[in-house]
Amino acid sequence: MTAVPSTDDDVLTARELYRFYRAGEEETLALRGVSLRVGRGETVAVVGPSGAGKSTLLACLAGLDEPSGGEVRVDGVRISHRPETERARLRARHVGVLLQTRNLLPHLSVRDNIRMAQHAVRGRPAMTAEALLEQVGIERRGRALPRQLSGGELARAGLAVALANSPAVLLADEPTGELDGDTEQLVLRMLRDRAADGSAVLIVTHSAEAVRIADRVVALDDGRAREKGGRETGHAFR
Ligand SMILES: Nc1ncnc2c1ncn2[C@@H]1O[C@H](COP(=O)(O)OP(=O)(O)OP(=O)(O)O)[C@@H](O)[C@H]1O
Repeated sequence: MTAVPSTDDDVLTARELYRFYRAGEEETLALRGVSLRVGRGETVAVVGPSGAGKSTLLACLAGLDEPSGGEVRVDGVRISHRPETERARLRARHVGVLLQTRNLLPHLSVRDNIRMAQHAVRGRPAMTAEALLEQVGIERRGRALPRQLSGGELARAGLAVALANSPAVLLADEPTGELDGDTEQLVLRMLRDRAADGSAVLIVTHSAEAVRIADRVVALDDGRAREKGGRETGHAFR
C-alpha cells in the first residue's frame, strides 16, 4: 500500500483491483487499479466520499465479490478468481467480516451463529462461544435471535461472530456507524486487540475515532486509492 515492497508479513494484499459494473445501459468502473497491503498486526482505515468504491473494495477483499481484474490474497492464499463455494470456504477459514448489514443468520441464536462461524476452524477454536459472548458484553443474550436484540447488542453479536474463527484478516464496513459511545469504544478496542494478536485489520469508516486508532489511512476516491499524505497506492507493486 506504500512504496515499500510487499513482505512476508503481509496478510492481506490486493494488486491492481478493477471492478466494472454494468446495469442496463449504465457502466461504472467502481475500482480503477487499487493496490494495497495490510501487514500482520496492522490496522488500516479506508476513507472516502460516498460512491468512492469502499464497499466494493471490501467485498472484493472478503471474496464476497469478484474483481473484474487484479488479485486478492489472504494469509498467503489467493481468494479472488475462484468459484463462489471456494471463496466461501477460504473466507470461513481466514477472514472475519463485520458488515453494515450485520453478519448474522436470522434464524439462529447468537450462540449458534458463533458456533457456525467456528465450523471452519481447524482444531479447537481459540475462544468458546461463551467466552466470546462475555468479551463483547452480551453473555446473557446467547439464546436470543438477532431480531430480539437492540442495535448495540446486535453490533456486539456481529463482532463476536466476526472474531469467532480468530481470523488472520478482519474486514469491517462502518463498524461504528450509529452506535452509542460505549459500544463504539468496545468495537474499536476489540478490533485493535485483534490486530495486537497478529491479524491484519482493515476498517472502512467515516468515523474520526476509527481513523484515530488506525496505523495507516488509505483514501479512496473515484475508484482510486491513495495513502493519506502519500502517493497513489497502485504504484506499490511496480
Ligand atoms: N451492484 C452494483 N451495480 C452497479 N453499480 C454499482 C453496484 N454496486 C456499486 N455500484 C456503483 O459503484 C460505485 C461504488 O459504490 P460503493 O458502494 O462501493 O461506494 P462506497 O464508497 O461504499 O459508497 P457509500 O459510502 O455511499 O457506501 C458507485 O458509483 C455505485 O453506484
